[in-house]
Amino acid sequence: MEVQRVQSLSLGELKELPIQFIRPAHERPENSKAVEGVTVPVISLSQPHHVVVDEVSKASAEWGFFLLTHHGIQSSLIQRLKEVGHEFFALPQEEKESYANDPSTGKFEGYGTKMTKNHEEKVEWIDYFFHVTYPPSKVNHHIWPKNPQTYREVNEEYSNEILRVTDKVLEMLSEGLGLEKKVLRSNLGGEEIEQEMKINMYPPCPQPEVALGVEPHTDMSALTILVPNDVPGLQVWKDNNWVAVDSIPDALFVHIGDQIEVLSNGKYKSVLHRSLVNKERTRMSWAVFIVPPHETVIGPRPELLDHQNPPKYSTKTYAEYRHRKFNKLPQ
Ligand SMILES: O=C(O)CCC(=O)C(=O)O
Ligand SMILES: [Fe+2]
Repeated sequence: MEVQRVQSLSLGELKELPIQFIRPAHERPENSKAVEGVTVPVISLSQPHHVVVDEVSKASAEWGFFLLTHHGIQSSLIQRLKEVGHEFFALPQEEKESYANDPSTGKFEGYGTKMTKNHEEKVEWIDYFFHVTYPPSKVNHHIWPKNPQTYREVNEEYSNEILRVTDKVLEMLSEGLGLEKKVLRSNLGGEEIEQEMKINMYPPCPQPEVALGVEPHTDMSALTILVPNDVPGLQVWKDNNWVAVDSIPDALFVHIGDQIEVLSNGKYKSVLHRSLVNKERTRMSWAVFIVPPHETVIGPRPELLDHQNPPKYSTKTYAEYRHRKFNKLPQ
């Protein structure tokens, strides 16, 4: 099926935005500006352990979001990750199309662009590339970009580093709940915990003030760990305001996702977020979704429940959660 890519639309030097990208008035960035003078938490992993545990659990409870620095991932690796992503999106359109996905038939991995199902539905100003990167038994290397040739080795190296950081963050989050440090990781599948890479590509948009790159949502993952290029655009929802996230070089953007909110029985918040687009420049971001295997049963941890603290969420498999989220059904 022929898909109109946002990147191709953008290259066509549009003067006006096609109707399906124009958001209703209340959703437009021009009518819902970010609050001034508020900044997101920044947490350095180089601090003493108990300080990091306190800061991570406070930020996760109050914001569901923080920037992580001194995480040990080499700057040069983050740079290479971005380069191979840029190089893929700079390939000829025909070559990119050979990786086209088709979510309508369950083929989620590959090169994608969201499409409208009807005239009222709005779409986001974004193309993306999506694939599973971990564990090795779930990886389909034939879907990964073959060009540039270093794509695979760079992404495998990055995935190993993300696994290490994930482990640390999950330990801090477990301790912040008063649980043994391995509890959250083992609830999320232990050795079988999964990673999905989504490269988000937001081309220049002729009317960024009325469009969105990604509409407001919470991630259904346990955690999302993201690095952006140098074009700002991510905003997180806090105390009834949008807060713009200013990047710090090589900091990891850590989002608490729905599965951690459920496991923590609501102590940690899955952050509502959106991303804006830019008139002149292409924004890109590399989001790694940390998710449990589909058959994993997720519900509030029993240690956190008693008479005063009844479960706030139902218990179900991640597959069921995903199905309901995709189809906008109540959880
Ligand atoms: O590009 C961003 O900063 C946000 C992307 C995002 O929210 C997502 O991929 O789930
Ligand atoms: Fe997201």
